[in-house]
Amino acid sequence: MMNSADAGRGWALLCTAFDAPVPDALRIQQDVLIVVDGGGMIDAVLERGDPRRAALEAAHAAAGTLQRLPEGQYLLPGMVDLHVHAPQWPQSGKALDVPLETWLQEYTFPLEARYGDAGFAASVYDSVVRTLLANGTTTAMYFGTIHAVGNQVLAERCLALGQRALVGKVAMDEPSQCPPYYKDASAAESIAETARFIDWLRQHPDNAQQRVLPVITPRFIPSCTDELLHGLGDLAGRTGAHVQTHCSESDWAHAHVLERQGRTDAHALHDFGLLTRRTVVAHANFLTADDVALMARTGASVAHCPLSNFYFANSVFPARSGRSQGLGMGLATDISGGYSPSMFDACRHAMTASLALHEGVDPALGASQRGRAGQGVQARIDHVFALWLATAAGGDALDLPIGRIEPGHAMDALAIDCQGPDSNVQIWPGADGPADILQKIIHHATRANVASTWVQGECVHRRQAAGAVGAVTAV
Ligand SMILES: O=c1[nH]c(=O)c2nc[nH]c2[nH]1
Repeated sequence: MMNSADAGRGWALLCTAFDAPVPDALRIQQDVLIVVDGGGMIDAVLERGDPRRAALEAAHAAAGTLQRLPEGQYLLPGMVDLHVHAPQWPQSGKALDVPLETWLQEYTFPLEARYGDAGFAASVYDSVVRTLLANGTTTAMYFGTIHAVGNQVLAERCLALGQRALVGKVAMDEPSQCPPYYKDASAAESIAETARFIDWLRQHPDNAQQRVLPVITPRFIPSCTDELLHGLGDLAGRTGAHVQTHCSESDWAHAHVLERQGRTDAHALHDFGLLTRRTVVAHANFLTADDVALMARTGASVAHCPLSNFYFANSVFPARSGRSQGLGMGLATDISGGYSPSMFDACRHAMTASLALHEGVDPALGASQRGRAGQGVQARIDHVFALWLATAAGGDALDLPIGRIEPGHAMDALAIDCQGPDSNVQIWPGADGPADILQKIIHHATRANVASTWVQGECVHRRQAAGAVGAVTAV
């Protein structure tokens, strides 16, 4: 329990904090003192009238460990990106004009095949981790590639740069779906390499805090043999490691699994032992009601990828109805099926997608046929639901104490500066109250607004001062 003697360790922050501990409920903690212990956990959030506050504030001030967010800056929980393909970062923003199966074979597999080269891996992974931190992503769940060396580089970049991460060695061995140049040699070899990677990362000398966790990562059922899926399910049972994969993403992928397995993705994953409390399946647009009930029972969660769903998933993930049926979920950029590294963009895409699902999109249809609203079903989500999805929900999906500004949670947070020179967020004194400010942040914030990013109480990113780079000069 905290007392003023703790001021010698840890630090404290004076600020106004926003979070959404549950969907549809914005919490505004105005002018609070956040006390962070020496292990980077939030020990207390003290309001002005709290009798413990004055002594702690004074003790931290005396120790030089008291910080205050400047005027115009607000604290948010760090963003939790539940689905990122780190090796696809070089193709982010291109090659999005073909369907999933063509995109995989023609663009993505040739790119991912290059990560046996440690130098190439280091250049890409350094860039993607720095970019996500600069955008306020404190936790990322990464797909790597099939290569031991590349996956080690990715995990070590996360450790060195301080990002909380989950990193998976991609497993894929099905000869009819994987090109010969990018495929595990065999199911046995893929399982053994996954096990080696789990041990290596858990025992890494720089990973005593377990800030970077290993993830069992069958790419998706079409690219894996049953032998591989069985073996990885056994490994999940033995190690308790997280699991990630793609599930019922597109018409093609969903139908392919139904035909090959005679059951849906979710049921097949469950039968292979791959649907656990620590499983995150990406997309999941085509879950049946029975799949949703199964996932809710197992505690597995969905990584909602609203932007890439527009390109590859032929539909919108129904987040609100999933939530009302007890389905765990969080939010994701899905780089590079989604082109933006910003979880603020992902929030906006999630809201827009939900509007499309709610209202429908085809004006040739009558209002009652156009969308879910016509059937009396609520599909719309707002900025508070989106903030919950991007933070607390992601923490719950990963079974980690992150995503909320409250005692017992890690101090994974970001400071949003609404007054920066390049800010699209405009606050009008007298017109915008705290709830308006949060709404404007979710609708407008970009990387330019992310002033500081902390993971486990440690500052891992500070925005560079805007300089005169690129100024036009006379010739
Ligand atoms: O959006 C996606 N990105 C991928 O890399 C992938 N692999 C299988 N299915 C996939 N879907």
